[in-house]
Amino acid sequence: MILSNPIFLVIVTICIFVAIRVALYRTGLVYIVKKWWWWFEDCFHVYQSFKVPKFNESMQENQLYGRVTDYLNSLTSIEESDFTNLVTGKKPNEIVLQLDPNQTIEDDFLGAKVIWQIEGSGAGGSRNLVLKVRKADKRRILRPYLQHIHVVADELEQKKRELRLYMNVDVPDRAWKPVPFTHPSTLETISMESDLKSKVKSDLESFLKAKQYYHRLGRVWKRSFLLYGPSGTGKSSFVAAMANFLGYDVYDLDLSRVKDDSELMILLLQTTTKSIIVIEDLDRYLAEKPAGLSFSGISNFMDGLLNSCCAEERVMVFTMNSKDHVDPAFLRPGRIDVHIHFPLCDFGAFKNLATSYLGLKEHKLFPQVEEIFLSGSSLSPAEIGELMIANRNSPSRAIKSVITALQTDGDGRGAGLFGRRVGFDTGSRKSESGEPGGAFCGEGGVPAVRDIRKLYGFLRMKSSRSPSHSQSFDADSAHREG
Ligand SMILES: Nc1ncnc2c1ncn2[C@@H]1O[C@H](COP(=O)(O)OP(=O)(O)OP(=O)(O)O)[C@@H](O)[C@H]1O
Ligand SMILES: [Mg+2]
Repeated sequence: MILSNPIFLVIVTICIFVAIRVALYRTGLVYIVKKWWWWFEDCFHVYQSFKVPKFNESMQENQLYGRVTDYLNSLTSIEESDFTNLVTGKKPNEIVLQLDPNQTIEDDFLGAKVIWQIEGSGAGGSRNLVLKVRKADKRRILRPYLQHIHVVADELEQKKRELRLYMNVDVPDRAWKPVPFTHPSTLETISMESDLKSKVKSDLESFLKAKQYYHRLGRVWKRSFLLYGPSGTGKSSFVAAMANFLGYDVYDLDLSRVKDDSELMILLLQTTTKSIIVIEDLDRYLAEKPAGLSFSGISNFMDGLLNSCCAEERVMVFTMNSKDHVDPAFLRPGRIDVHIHFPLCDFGAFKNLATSYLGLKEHKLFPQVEEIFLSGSSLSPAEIGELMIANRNSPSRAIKSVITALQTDGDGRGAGLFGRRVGFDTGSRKSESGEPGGAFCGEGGVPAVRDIRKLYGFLRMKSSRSPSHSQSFDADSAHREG
């Protein structure tokens, strides 16, 4: 008899189970069942409650209340509460979820479930947040949990803070002048190879969490980057993107305005933690052999040598058009931790820009563009971006203008990784000697671009394995080591 067949019974049971599961999720009844289960389970647990009042005895706002509120608002579980208010946040377009009294939010921490309850009379009146922790978990999780809330609240505050841009001015007090920092650049808007971008992103993320690690090594908790590449390749935009990613202020230091070494150190002393200190076009400054600052003054500044008071929790960024003519002592590991190369565009970067500026993934003219890039021509992302913006209403016209520019101005500049622009101009295509700015590759001619690509691919693989102190997210370092 089929009913007594065990296989048939197993199949029927599985079908019934799947049908109930689909019905529960489709109708949302699963949340009621979960609630009942937790209620039943809670009957066998003893809870300890901790109240976080909004005001303390002298009716001053309890700081912890605000931090816990920010933390709870960042939890996804707040959206699962039965009844949540939507109110405007500090910014007009910000929507904050706010619970009514007696509503609860669940949170998980180190495998334990904790419950937050809103207690009190509601809007305007005194409200309390009550944390309920199972007695069995309290000793293990309470303090780490409260610490975790502070860390998350700090990060949320950092992200919300209005960033500032500081520039060093000559007079009257030769110090930093702040202005609001509103540069829109983000790591997403920068056209950069995806694996390079993710390497930099994870480097910044691990830096943010590395305070104990640096102090255990006896090192100042700072990280320094060298961004180098031809004009218009995104170095300054990348600095802005780093600041927006980290939520750090930017100190844009113009060395030509600094009188001497002591003033340079005073400027460093006046910077605050959680900031990026950037020196643009350092190669150009050093090439001009300025009178005011000495080699040791600049190198001590780069090391943040004074002591941890003024270099702690800071990122230093130096930009150059080329590092070829710079004394290697300025670039040694420990002084510059990460070298990032910003090359002229290749076809991949061109497609990224076409997607961002023109919304194009594919186009019938792309094969012709690729052919021209492979023949050795190239332009900077700035130049290509400008052509696309100027013709953004007609993608075909935009691509044709890029093709024309590649065929005229870009000729030979695409020697890319080993090609150097003659002179360090700022976007004009004339070298310092007035000759058309072409690329040259030191001795011998420019090898065929496809040979460079093969060599580049090999070098990149090598450089990702070479254990160098200062990380180089580029091929040149392997080229030197090669
Ligand atoms: N890789 C890139 N991705 C997206 N936009 C870019 C990129 N490179 C340059 N741009 C655009 O080109 C313009 C100039 O870029 P940016 O000022 O960052 O270049 P730069 O490398 O600092 O140039 P310079 O060496 O002359 O200072 C910016 O508007 C920027 O948006
Ligand atoms: Mg720049």
